[in-house]
Amino acid sequence: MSSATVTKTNIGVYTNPKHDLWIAESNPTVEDINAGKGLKAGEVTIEVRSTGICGSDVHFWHAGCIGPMIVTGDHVLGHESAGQILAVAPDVTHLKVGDRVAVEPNVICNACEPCLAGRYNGCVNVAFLSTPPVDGLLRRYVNHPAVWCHKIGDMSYEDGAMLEPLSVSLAAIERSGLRLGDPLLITGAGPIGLISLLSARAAGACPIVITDIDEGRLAFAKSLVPEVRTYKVEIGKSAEECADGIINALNDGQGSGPDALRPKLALECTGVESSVNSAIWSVKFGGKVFVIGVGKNEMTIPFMRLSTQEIDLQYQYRYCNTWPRAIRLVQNGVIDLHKLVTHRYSIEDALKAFETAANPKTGAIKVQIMSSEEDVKAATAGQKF
Ligand SMILES: NC(=O)c1ccc[n+]([C@@H]2O[C@H](COP(=O)([O-])OP(=O)(O)OC[C@H]3O[C@@H](n4cnc5c(N)ncnc54)[C@H](O)[C@@H]3O)[C@@H](O)[C@H]2O)c1
Ligand SMILES: OC[C@H](O)C(O)[C@@H](O)CO
Repeated sequence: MSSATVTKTNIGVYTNPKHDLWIAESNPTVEDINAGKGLKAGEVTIEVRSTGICGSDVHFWHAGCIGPMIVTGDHVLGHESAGQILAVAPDVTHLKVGDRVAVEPNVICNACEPCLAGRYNGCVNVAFLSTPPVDGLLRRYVNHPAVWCHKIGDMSYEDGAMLEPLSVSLAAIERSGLRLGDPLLITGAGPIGLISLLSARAAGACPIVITDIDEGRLAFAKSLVPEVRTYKVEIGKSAEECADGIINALNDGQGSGPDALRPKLALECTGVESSVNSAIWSVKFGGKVFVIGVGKNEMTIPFMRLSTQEIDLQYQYRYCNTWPRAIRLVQNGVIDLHKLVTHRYSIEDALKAFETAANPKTGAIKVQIMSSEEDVKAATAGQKF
């Protein structure tokens, strides 16, 4: 086995069914890493250098569950990470100590029908890191199968961590069938909506309108992509009224009458029922509402609008085979994720990081937790780390 020596205690960020959030010692231990113990065939040890906080991490902390995924014990959060290889098992040949990698946070069975069909996000035996009971990546060190570590060359660890939410958008855009020149609606200007905005613009969608209930998030979208048109959703307005406003915004304030341009596609990035319905009322005959957002177990949707307008309703669950594409897009400057990171903390300050991510008043888009204060300083100063 080939390995580097580590000295810092392996700490991780935990939650539990009582909604506590704390930092404590985690696995693998420094002793095991340095002794080369516990690394299974095909695995590597990674020093996790940067991890983004996802809405689902905050949800596991605050609500203790996402649908059927329930926190039942002490549970390590985090699934958007990049880091450096510290040790490799003897049978690992494509990675070496020192390599910089982005972590794909799923371990699949390679034997079920979705795996064999190449759609491994449907793996019936998947272990998805940070989905209970599988511990996540918000730790200093983690053992992970080498096959799920993607080399990122000299990309920053921060960008490497952002490849996970980018993967969500890429998977969705690929299956949505978006084409050059398609008029597009994006509902929700959170990290997923904003990354979808960057991706859809790169894919040639135009014009694009994005919605949110939060003025600050719409302003952020405009700063990211100045040509995007925005629509602020007022709570209490009906889905049809919102659709009118969305179409008017898409048409640059020129109205929403029968001749107005309507979106061919909507990428739904909130999971909120009223927003799904606004998207359904907005798209043109034969259009599509592609839902990335996750929400309530059951929703009421305008069934006959979908039917009489031949509108397709489609969904995305995580991703498969997206990292190589995501790496190319970032390395070649097609998609710049850097501006989305608004706050950075070291792992010792993880509690502050989660409070910031959970509080809409902070204006946070993506909060990153880094392995050291030096990395926070370097990233904040715009230096490569
Ligand atoms: N399908 C998947 O595999 C997958 C993966 C990652 C995230 N998600 C889901 O995608 C969604 C977006 O993720 P995110 O990280 O950007 O979340 P987020 O909560 O940060 O962003 C959602 C945005 O939607 C806005 N919003 C709320 N209600 C709205 C409404 N009625 N109309 C317009 N905007 C509204 C919010 O103000 C917020 O800015 C979440 O539901 C998340 O769970 C799904
Ligand atoms: O990007 C992946 C998603 O955040 C996960 O599916 C999460 O929501 C539940 O595990």
